[in-house]
Amino acid sequence: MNKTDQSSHTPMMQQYLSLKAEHPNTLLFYRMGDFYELFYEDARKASRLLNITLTQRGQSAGQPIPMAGVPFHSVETYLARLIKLGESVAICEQIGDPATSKGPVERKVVRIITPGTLTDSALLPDKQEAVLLAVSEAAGKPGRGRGQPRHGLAWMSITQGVVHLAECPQDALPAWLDRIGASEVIFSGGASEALETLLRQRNQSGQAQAALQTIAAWQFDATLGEQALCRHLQAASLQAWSADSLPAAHAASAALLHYAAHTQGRALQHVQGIQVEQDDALIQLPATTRRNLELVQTLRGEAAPTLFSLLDTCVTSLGSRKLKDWLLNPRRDRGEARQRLAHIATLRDEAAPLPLWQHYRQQLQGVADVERISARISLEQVRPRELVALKHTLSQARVLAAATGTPDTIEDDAKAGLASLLQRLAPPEGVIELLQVALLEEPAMLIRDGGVIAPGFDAVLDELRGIQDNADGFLLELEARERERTGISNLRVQFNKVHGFYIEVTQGQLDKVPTEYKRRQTLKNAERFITPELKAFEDKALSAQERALAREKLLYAQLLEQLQPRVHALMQVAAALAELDALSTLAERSITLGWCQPQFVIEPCIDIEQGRHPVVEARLAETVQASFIANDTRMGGRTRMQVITGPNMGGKSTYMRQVALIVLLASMGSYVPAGSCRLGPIDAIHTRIGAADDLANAQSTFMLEMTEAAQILHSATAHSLVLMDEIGRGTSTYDGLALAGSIASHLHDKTQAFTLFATHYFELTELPATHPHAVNMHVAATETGNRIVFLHELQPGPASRSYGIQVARLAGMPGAVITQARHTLEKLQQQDHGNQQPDLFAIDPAVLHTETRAAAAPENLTPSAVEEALQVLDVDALSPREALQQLYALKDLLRNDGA
Ligand SMILES: Nc1ncnc2c1ncn2[C@@H]1O[C@H](COP(=O)(O)OP(=O)(O)OP(=O)(O)O)[C@@H](O)[C@H]1O
Repeated sequence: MNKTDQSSHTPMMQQYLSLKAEHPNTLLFYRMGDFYELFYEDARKASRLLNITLTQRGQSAGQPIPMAGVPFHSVETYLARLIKLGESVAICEQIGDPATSKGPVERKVVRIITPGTLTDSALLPDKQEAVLLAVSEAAGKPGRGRGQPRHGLAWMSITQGVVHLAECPQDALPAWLDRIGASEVIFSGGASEALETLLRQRNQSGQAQAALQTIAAWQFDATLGEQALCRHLQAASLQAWSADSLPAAHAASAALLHYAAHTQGRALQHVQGIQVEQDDALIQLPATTRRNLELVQTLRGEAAPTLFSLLDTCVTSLGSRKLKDWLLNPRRDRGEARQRLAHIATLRDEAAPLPLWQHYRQQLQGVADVERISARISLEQVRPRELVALKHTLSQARVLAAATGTPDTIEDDAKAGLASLLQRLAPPEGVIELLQVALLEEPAMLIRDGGVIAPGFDAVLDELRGIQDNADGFLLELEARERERTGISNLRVQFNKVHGFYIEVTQGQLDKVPTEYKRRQTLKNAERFITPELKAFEDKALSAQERALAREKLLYAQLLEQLQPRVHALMQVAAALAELDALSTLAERSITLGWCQPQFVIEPCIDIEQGRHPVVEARLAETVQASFIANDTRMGGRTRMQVITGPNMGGKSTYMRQVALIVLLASMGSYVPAGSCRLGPIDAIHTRIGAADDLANAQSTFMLEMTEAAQILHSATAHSLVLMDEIGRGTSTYDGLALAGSIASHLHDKTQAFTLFATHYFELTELPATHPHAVNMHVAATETGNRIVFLHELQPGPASRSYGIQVARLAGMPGAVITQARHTLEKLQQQDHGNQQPDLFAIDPAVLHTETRAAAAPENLTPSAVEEALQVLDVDALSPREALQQLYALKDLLRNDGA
């Protein structure tokens, strides 16, 4: 196809090509009658991706035009498939009137559907957000981030209306991308190769699944971005949001808002909030941790069984999304988590006739997705039935809000807190009433067909509808009159869509037809006629119908206009509904699953009594009706590291994960699967577990293992929880052992993170002898005869022996192999006898000198509990009363430390 010479194309193809030129990276769905057609390259691509037939449509510019199409009534199925594949689609509709058009009917792209800007209920899963992220680049500032480029980030879910902003140096970008989990990333066409490569590689390696879009560099304009944000917030500056000195993030916002508005075909009026995200505000949960802990997806990529699938018994999709957000974005500051725990405690209260959590869950049944409906009101995409659902939900919310006392009349702090949440459910004034009078109780699916506006709402509409309603009476009366006048007893007055109104007379009666009857149509046994009177009526009725439909569309548009100023308040109601559902769900889970309230303390510790792995426990109960063996975890004070040994299948991985899950659940403000739990400050959960070959990246298992371990050693701190499962097994025994030993030493001496270190290298059980903050633990097993019995009990001390051969036997290994392995083992053990074990942790005297000096330096001394507590104390965030309490707590700590 010669794209430059359009004049040789047919007028319709000229129109198509000029529309297509505006949407080069997007599949253009070009409406023709009952189909959306794709042409040329788009047709070939769609035919491949959707498995639809590729045909040809005549010729243009002397060449056949490849074409593929989908019927308009089932377009959503096709769109869903394309979006899932990361494609974007521009929907081009006929907007002109075919009857009056010269040449092709006027067409326009009304909407662009992209993976990150979904708003349509048919395309957007109920429990997931589609997040759009814009990434900008700026030259690095000297000193900060060692002069490396800085990135500005701006992201949002269009159905939420809050723009999140952040800036970070280049090396922190992958962690941010993990955290944001965008469905679509936009970046400048002039972006550095490093940025583009990073984004593409993350997709190729399966770390991310984000559609990538490049857009013109000029759209990343910091001044435009700042102005756009100010406009949305109706503020003169962004200072109040601490967002005024983030030029790179402003540049990203400019692109984000422009792109989002471009896809929706209108400005986003409902975006009325911004939030600056800080690197250190959240507990770091790297992608590996999310994956290894199976938070929202199993290692096989399924949605269940995961921690989220266990937690999510929410009644509404609003609640489910909120719960997922809490789970994946736990804050370091415990303020919110404390408040949620207090709410859960109140909701667990036995109240008559039902416990509160149960009462609210009942009340929330059938609640509509107020958040998404509000966004769609703002985007003028909302459907009539969604508005009726909104009306019912707001009525439910109003009842809930009215049923509580005012917070200041309630003496109990926790109850007052819940009451203020419930008060946020009060719907904006007048909305329910407006929807009540404006809409039919069961309106048509689409405004396009009419049948949406209630009678009595608009006098003009009522009158136009009256004409249609009276038609039946008029026609019956006319029929009777004409029968009488003509003497044709079977004369009938009827209507069909093609011929309009007519009088039908059968063959045998034709001689009685009066002269003013004009023939309209001849059938086999009858003739159809029209009379001047009937024609006049037809004109009136048909025009009334058309005018009524136009009037309904106008009224609907006006209704949406009237609702616009309420969208922000509706979003607040949505947020309160979501919170109430998520909290009631957490209360329900805590009771059903027997969880306890965790306690936050300022001294660094992870102190868990009778902890359980919630997902394994649930699965055991379901499948084998066996009970889970609870285990304690005591870390803090002098103990920072557990070296965990024991047989395969003994429960090491389960135990380590359970500690991480309990820490995470507590941090999000949930009760936890334990008898009791005390938790000090936590800044990250790092995991290095298992090893899946990264074939796509041609990284060996071992390389991947070391890369992940290196990342942990670089980023973990004394307040991080680190899980290391069998590090070093991807290489030869001695290499692996040596590396595992030095990694453990580093974590112990330098990082001082809370570390759970499971290993098969028995030699590592020597570590605690030379490393005072490490202890040996093992999962117990016993042998009866030649059979091994797993006790799943964590006990102090190293495992007495390994049980590899017994486990292999359990796995069904042939008897001969087992016997030979036993012989070999005996021989090896005899050979080894008398040989000194290599002392893994003996220190080279040359190294010793520098190590000792380093150890004497003050920064390498293990800080006392009081020092550590002081270090994490955010003085500015304390009220005077809290400050006093902290002071007492510190004094207590000092007393205990000295004791
Ligand atoms: N505390 C427990 N109570 C009951 N069953 C448990 C417990 N811990 C583990 N199990 C059961 O044992 C199985 C194996 O546990 P896990 O994978 O943790 O063992 P492992 O020691 O890490 O083994 P490997 O070294 O082979 O990875 C689990 O799938 C679970 O069914």
